[in-house]
Amino acid sequence: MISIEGLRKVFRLNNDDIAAVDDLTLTIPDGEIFGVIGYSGAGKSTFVRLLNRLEEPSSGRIVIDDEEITTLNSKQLRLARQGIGMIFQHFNLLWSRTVEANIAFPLEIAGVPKQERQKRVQELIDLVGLGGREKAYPSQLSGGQKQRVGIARALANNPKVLLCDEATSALDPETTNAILNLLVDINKKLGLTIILITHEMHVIRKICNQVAVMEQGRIVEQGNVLDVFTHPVQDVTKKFVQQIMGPSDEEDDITNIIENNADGIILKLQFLGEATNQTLISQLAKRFDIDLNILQGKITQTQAGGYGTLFVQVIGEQEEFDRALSFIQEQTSVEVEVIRDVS
Ligand SMILES: Nc1ncnc2c1ncn2[C@@H]1O[C@H](COP(=O)(O)OP(=O)(O)OP(=O)(O)O)[C@@H](O)[C@H]1O
Repeated sequence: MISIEGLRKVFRLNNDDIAAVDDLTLTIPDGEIFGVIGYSGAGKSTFVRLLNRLEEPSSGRIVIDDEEITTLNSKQLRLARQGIGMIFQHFNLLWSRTVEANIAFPLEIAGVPKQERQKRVQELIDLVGLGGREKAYPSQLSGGQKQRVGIARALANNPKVLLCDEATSALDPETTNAILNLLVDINKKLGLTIILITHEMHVIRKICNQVAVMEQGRIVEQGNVLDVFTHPVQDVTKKFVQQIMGPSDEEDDITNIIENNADGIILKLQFLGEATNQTLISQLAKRFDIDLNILQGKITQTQAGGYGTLFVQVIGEQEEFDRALSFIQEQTSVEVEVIRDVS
């Protein structure tokens, strides 16, 4: 649905050319929540601003829903922008207008008649959970409420795509979660494609299906979130994964676990993100005559399910253990390794 080919943006600064976005090629399917992650200066903001031509590309081609954005004249572009909503880190609200007047603003520009406008504003207020705050001014709202106004305003003209430029970076963790949940809700309800740029991996983990990692204006790694989590290739990607999973000092961990737990078999279970595996521990306890003791681990949740590693101690008869092991190997997609056998 969104196709980007050879996109490039060069800024000229003090006689130097800076390629903020450098030969970027990407396809984003319809209805996706697509994350772009990178450190400061990687070119994320420039990239997302090129998509609606808030920034003019130096070269390359952008096609959104069969419309070639890069060749539109200014009048055509104004119309096309109604189909591309955008929200910002610092909300960019009109401070002298109330909540409802902020949300009505893009409808006024699009020439929507007053009665229809009022109806649409109320729908949007309900959608983003701002009922009762219609007459408030932005200065009277919390950060999360301001972003809800930003989202409602961005959705006013029923866009097909929502661009989010660090939309939760100015919010505290709890409010961030609420806004991310709202974005997932909107994506499901409206089938909207969401492109979200961030420097925070937990934002990607929580709501994205696909992720692209940007460095120096280029996409250096891309794939579905779980693949990138489980097999990060580039150093920059490994650092982002560590933001969530912590540093991997697995060899030390295993030595410690074995030394500190004298009895039983020790298993390493690796969960690869399938929701169906999440009850594995209780299933093992119910189906087999074994006791399980969780020693150490870290599981994190992604859109596809839980991902991470658990070390468990198993106490019981060898025969029961063998049956439990076969069950894990044959009936689940959890990867299992016996790191200490009883002998
Ligand atoms: N208007 C501009 N003029 C000159 N250089 C610019 C301009 N906008 C961005 N740049 C440069 O382009 C590069 C990419 O900047 P961009 O803001 O897109 O990165 P970013 O990944 O969004 O980082 P941040 O999260 O810090 O905004 C940087 O080196 C920046 O200095």
